[in-house]
Amino acid sequence: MARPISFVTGNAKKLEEVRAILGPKFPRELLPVKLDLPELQGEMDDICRKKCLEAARRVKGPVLVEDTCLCFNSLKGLPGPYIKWFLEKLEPEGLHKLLDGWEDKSAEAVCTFAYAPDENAEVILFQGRTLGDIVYPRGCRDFGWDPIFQPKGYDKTYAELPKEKKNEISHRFRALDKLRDYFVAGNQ
Ligand SMILES: O=c1nc[nH]c2c1ncn2[C@H]1C[C@H](O)[C@@H](COP(=O)(O)OP(=O)(O)OP(=O)(O)O)O1
Ligand SMILES: [Mg+2]
Repeated sequence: MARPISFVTGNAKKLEEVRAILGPKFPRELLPVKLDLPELQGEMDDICRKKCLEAARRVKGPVLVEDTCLCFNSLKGLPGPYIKWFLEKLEPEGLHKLLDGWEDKSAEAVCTFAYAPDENAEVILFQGRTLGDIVYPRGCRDFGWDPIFQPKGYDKTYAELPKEKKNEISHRFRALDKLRDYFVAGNQ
């Protein structure tokens, strides 16, 4: 039996979605570990790799971490990995206002899972992306920037869509689809 994987996150809503999306048939046991890991500056993939290795050092076993970016196309991909701090200071209204001077309101939600079987192994990344537009906040306020992200092809924000719908089209779903394939194929 393969060892359980510690899913290290400080965000309970992420954990809830990961559980809902993977469901009971996922071939590995996931153990939630609540730790707020340091996040360095830099490019998305590097941030994820470093976050994962730091988790592996602390947990001493197979670890999974996830980092979510919200990239505004008019701002050349910013706030990107810094979305957490922008959201904390500006709130959804202020994030929406950032694009006042720009015609292009499009954005990409990017989710990257990073897995390492131990702290000396190479980190494997699984990335999912969903395109959308940044709109004035609408809907439930229980998860981050969901109220301002309206996925392309929908007239509702992530926050207005039923959770099951979000979980069928989201950046997180798309990343987990790749992660599931990897483990279903028997990789460790
Ligand atoms: O589907 C999402 N819908 C709306 N908001 C979201 C979503 N996913 C992450 N978020 C928020 C949480 C945090 O404000 C920022 C990502 O930062 P990020 O570092 O990945 O998350 P975090 O620090 O809360 O948890 P963790 O301990 O796993 O790093 O965007
Ligand atoms: Mg974080």
